[in-house]
Amino acid sequence: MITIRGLQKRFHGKDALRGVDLDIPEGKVTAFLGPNGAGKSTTIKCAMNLIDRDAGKIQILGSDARDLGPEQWRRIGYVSENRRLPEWLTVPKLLDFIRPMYGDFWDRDFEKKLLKDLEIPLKTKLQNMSRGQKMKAALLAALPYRPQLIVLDEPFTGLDPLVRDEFLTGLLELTETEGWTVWISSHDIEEVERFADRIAVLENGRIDLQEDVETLQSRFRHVELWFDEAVELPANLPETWINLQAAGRTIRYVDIQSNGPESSTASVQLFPSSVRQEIRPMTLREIFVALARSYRIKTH
Ligand SMILES: Nc1ncnc2c1ncn2[C@@H]1O[C@H](COP(=O)(O)OP(=O)(O)OP(=O)(O)O)[C@@H](O)[C@H]1O
Repeated sequence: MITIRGLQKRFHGKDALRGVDLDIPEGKVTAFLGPNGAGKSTTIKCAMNLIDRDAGKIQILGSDARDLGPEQWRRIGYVSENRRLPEWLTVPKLLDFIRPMYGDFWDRDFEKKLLKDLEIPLKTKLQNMSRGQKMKAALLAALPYRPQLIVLDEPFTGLDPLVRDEFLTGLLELTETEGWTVWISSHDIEEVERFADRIAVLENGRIDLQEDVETLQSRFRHVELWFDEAVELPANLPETWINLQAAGRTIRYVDIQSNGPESSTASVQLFPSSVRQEIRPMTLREIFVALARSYRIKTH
């Protein structure tokens, strides 16, 4: 649905994006993760043609991002804090304002359902709403025309966990029933881990990892080995073992390329004196902590 290759963007001579290669496949929820300032918003803005790129290619819904026109915008629902809404309007007035732009594509019944489900106040002007309510209003303005592609740029910033959960559950249900493609950016894995099918991590203007959650979780294993006495670490440990820690009579590491029983054979061969082994799958959050730790070790 979106293909980005070699995307580069500079601001005042400083690189923000250094050759981003990213795929947002159809029918999946792709979480776009990365620390503050990694370049997530810049990537999204280039894809939405809100800013121009310096180099690279972006194909979105079959067109170059630079050629996005009304035909494509009708199929895209973009929600971002950067997108200004007319603050002096109430939600029903906002919908009256937007609806005609979409003509027959706007589904009034769906709009009514969303209004009810999202529980947004109807008489309050946008300028007097909380951040959570405003984000919900922005979502409401972007969904009734049933876009095929939903792009959410940090939709949870500043939302309290309760509102975030409500918002997420609503979106999740809709995504499942409508079969939407969702591209959602966040700097926090915790916000998106429950519903992402796919993860892409941006770090310092480059993609570090992009993979389906299922394959990611199937290749990462936390390994712990126990010994009767303190043990020395052998040289030439496999490169796919990260965050190796030896503490007294235990050794722990994360195998990032686990291939089931074969990886346990590898650890037995390297540590023949281990008396007990535990190899367990990891949650997405654990995988991220392990990766973040290994980047820190590599870069400093
Ligand atoms: N309009 C701009 N002018 C100058 N620099 C900019 C501009 N927009 C972004 N940048 C810089 O580009 C880099 C990437 O910013 P971007 O907003 O894309 O990051 P992000 O990953 O979305 O961060 P966050 O999670 O904080 O929103 C940052 O160093 C930022 O300061």
